[in-house]
Amino acid sequence: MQQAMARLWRIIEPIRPRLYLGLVVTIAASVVGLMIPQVLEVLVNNLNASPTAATVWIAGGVVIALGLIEAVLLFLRRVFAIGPSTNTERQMRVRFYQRIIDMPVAFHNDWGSGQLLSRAQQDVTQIRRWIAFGMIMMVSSAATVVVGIVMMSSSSWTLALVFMTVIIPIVVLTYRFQQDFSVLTRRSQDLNGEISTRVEQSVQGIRVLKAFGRSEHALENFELEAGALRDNEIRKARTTARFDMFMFALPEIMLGICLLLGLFQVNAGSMNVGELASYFATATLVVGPTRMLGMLFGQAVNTTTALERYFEVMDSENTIVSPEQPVPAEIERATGELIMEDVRFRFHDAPGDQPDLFQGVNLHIRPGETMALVGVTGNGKSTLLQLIPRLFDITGGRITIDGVSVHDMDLDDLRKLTAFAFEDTTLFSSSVRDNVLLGVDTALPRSEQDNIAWEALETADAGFVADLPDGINTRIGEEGFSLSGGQRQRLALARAIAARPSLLLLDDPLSALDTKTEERVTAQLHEVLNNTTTFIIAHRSSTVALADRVALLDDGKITAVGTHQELLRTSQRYRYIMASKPARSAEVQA
Ligand SMILES: Nc1ncnc2c1ncn2[C@@H]1O[C@H](COP(=O)(O)OP(=O)(O)OP(=O)(O)O)[C@@H](O)[C@H]1O
Repeated sequence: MQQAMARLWRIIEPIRPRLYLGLVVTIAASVVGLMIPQVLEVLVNNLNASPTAATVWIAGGVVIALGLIEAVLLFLRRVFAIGPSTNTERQMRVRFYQRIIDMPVAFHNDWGSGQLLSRAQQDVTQIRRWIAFGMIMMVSSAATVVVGIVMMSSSSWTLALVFMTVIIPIVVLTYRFQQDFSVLTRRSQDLNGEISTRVEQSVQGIRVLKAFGRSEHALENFELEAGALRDNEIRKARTTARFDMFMFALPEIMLGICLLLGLFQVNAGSMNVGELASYFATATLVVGPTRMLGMLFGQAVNTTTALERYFEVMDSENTIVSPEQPVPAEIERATGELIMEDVRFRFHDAPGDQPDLFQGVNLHIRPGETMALVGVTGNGKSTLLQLIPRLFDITGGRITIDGVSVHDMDLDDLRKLTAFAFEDTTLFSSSVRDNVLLGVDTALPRSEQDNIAWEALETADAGFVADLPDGINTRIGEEGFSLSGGQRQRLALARAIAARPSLLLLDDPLSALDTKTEERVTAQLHEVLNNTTTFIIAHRSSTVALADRVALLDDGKITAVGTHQELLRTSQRYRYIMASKPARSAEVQA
């Protein structure tokens, strides 16, 4: 708990002066509030001695003035605390977002999106509430209790001492409460994350759920998780209720005991009525902050859990970063020549007894050449392509583009040199234009950007864009659901082409196209591929036809490289793999 709070303390260093001001005005408001009973004491004693209307008017006026000052001071507390705390909230959220988009793909494979969502939203909001309210109120409540007890002791130190004894059971209870509540809070926050993940996955996969009639099943699973959260929330509420009960009862019981003792003291003449009235008015004011301290302790526990969850993500190690002194890239003159030397790779979560996915891949793609990659399903073709822009890092060997190791390049440069069209197309809920121009320099004049977009769309045979309601500016639905699979794939292909990379990486880019469309795209692509070094995963011989040479990936190695004809002639394995691919009308002739 201390460590997380200490880190928060360092984060809020720039806004501390404003928070101190907030604290000062809050304590001032409490002190002003505590002065009201003192006025009451003077009033009661004066009325007892010589009752006059003037005394009543003056005392009433002073109480109203003190009340107004207290209200203004509380208003100022918000003014001082809200601005800086919301700034910190924004800053923490932005850093969190930056962190998760910087983290490698492997990190996102390990973390459920709902866990990240709930940390970016609920946890950061909880932290802001603590900075703006909890932290200040905790210090000011403690100060009010201390000042109140000092004031009570001026009326009767014995009664003040009796009242103080209530603090001992409160400290013990608070400690035990914190132990139980922190476990329950962590569970609730984690369950919230799991529920967010489930909602997100169900919305994304809604068509699959419906098509397979699994909505009921999904609902049952969701009910289980929602039920677990509910049970945990009830346990939390019960723990809080027990704690609150004692926090309310203990001070009240103590006040009752003090009242009896006070009356005895007045009766014995060791205390006057004014002092007793002032003591009780102060004690009543102190009871509120005493209870508040208990509630704030609960908030402190929630905040610590939120901070731990936040830092868990922020502290995750990012292994895929730019080198400290990158080799300057000549992006304009790059040819995209790719060399893989003895490349080895295994996923970090692969079982220990499983061999490496790549056990020494060697491959040379010449400048301007189009190389197809062929292999049986699931043998690592997509992964091999993803090693080039360092979406995953190789565990051995070397990959170079134009003679420079991808590990020696700045990541931004590396990703400008390459462009990727993934097998499962992801489109953002934004305009077609924005989606296609994702890899294009935003500093270019708009007309030039438009030309690039239209050219790429034409190459990818995505002329359908012109017929959309707003043409290229049509906003596509979330994840591009309103487009067909083939249309989405063509937009993703256009996006890779528009980036005009030196090395184009295409993961089976024509798989969702019908035969006629595929023929048209293939014809157009030939032009682009003639001038760009391209590495293309091919599941069908129509895609292989685009390539100058073909590489065969088998058992973690490239076992054969040659033209389609050569491999058909020389490799039995290649003949077997090509024979098992689905036949299409655009097949190349053997
Ligand atoms: N993030 C991951 N963690 C662990 N294993 C993974 C991960 N991603 C993929 N794999 C495994 O690595 C192997 C290669 O996957 P990959 O997607 O590269 O194959 P592929 O040849 O492209 O498949 P396909 O031909 O079906 O598209 C598969 O066995 C897959 O289960």
